[in-house]
Amino acid sequence: MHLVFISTGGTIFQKVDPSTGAMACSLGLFDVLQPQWLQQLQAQQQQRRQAWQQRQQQQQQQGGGAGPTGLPGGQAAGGGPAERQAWPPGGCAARPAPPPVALQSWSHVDLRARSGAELGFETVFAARDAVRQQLQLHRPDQAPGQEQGQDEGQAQGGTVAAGPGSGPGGVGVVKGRGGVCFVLVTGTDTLEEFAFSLDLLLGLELAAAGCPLVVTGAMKPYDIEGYDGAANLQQAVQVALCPAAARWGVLVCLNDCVQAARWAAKADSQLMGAFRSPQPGGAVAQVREGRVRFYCGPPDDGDDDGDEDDGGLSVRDPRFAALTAADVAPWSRVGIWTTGVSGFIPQELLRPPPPPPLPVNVTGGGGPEGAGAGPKAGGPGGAAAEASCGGGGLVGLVVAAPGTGSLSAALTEQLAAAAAHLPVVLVSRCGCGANADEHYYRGSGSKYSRRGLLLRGFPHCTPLQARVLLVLRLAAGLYPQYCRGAGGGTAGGQ
Ligand SMILES: NC(=O)C[C@H](N)C(=O)O
Repeated sequence: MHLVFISTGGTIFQKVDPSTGAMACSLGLFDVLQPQWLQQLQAQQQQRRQAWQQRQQQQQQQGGGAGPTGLPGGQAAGGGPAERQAWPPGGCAARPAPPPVALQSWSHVDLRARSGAELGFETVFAARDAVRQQLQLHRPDQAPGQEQGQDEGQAQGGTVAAGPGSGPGGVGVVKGRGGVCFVLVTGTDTLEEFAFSLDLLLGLELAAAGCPLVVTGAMKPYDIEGYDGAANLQQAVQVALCPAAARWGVLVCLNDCVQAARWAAKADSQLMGAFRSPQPGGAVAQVREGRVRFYCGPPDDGDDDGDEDDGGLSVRDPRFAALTAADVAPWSRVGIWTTGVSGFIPQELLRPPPPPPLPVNVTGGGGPEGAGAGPKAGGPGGAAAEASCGGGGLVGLVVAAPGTGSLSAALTEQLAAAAAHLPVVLVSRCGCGANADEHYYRGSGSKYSRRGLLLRGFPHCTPLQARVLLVLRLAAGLYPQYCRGAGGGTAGGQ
């Protein structure tokens, strides 16, 4: 297995600059993660693989070969606690442990980009492109853990700079027969959006290839007591190498906990346990006793939250695959507005924006969810398109409203009028839970969707997630009624 580190800035690389008293990025990846630690891990994984192989041989000798469970005579899996990934050990979900993944080599792509509050979609796409490039180079035709008998290669490392939008060829090529996995290091302030965006753009590809991407960072800077950067990075590596991580797509790992990128949110601005997943009720895995323990697998369809009221739209939409940073740039001016007691929205926010160019995939006409599957018609918008929106208003608005997304009558009228020219998504401001509930609060969704507000396709999205999703869907042409020359001017009915 080849491991690729991709990094931006962030607190994980910061300590105070004594000459200015300000925080500065003064550390590199391999200051935080000692190469010796990687070498030790490599040796440890090799030993584990050998122990696993010995156990297999013993079991075959004792029981005359593996049964359907992979254990002698088909007995229920209960042994091999040293390598077990499932939890609880010997429990109903227990299966024969797959062989530990051999870490053969590693490399580093420095995106040379700022993160946190400075993170932009161009950096998200630079990371996406770096991952794609490595997937091409390593083209895994075997899932992690299935590369028995492979040669144990020598460790190789190296850092290569790859600026946002950099083309192919920027990364040291290290052949790894067992495929490739990824650790992305970034600032935590926007980590959830970075991880979620990458899961939308790459999740299907990564899950199909069995190549996980684990996003991490640090809550405390290097020179503060209890610095968590090294531990988080080490654990992210362990997760990336864990066979059970293979089909998840993008994961987030900090503070001993592994969350699915689909659900992870920074819920505390300071403390170590900042990242949580309230929606599915917690982490999908933890790192305990130095081992990664997954408590569940990815959803069967690899996508979404199992809600049938998604309007036919997937969160991981295959049409996002063709997007570029230039396609997305003109559509990134989507705002988030939270309403509450005496809620209001300034009318100036809702004025019609100067029309951006046709997005990719727009074929014209059709319903909000029906079009967009055709060939690329508009081409990349580029900087000129972005400039045309530069002095203008919003190209979309996410409204975070109380409860299941409840609006006053006045706000409903105001937003219904705006929805004729502006995509308005309605979500809950609670941070967890759906934007409508036809079981408890009958009519709570339809009373807004029939006025043109977008609820379907965003049922369990936080406001931040809805914003990312709307930007990508607009750029991919999934709402042609909001694109110039593509049936524009009609309300966004669902
Ligand atoms: N802990 C952190 O990483 C916070 C920092 N401000 C950032 O996101 O870059």
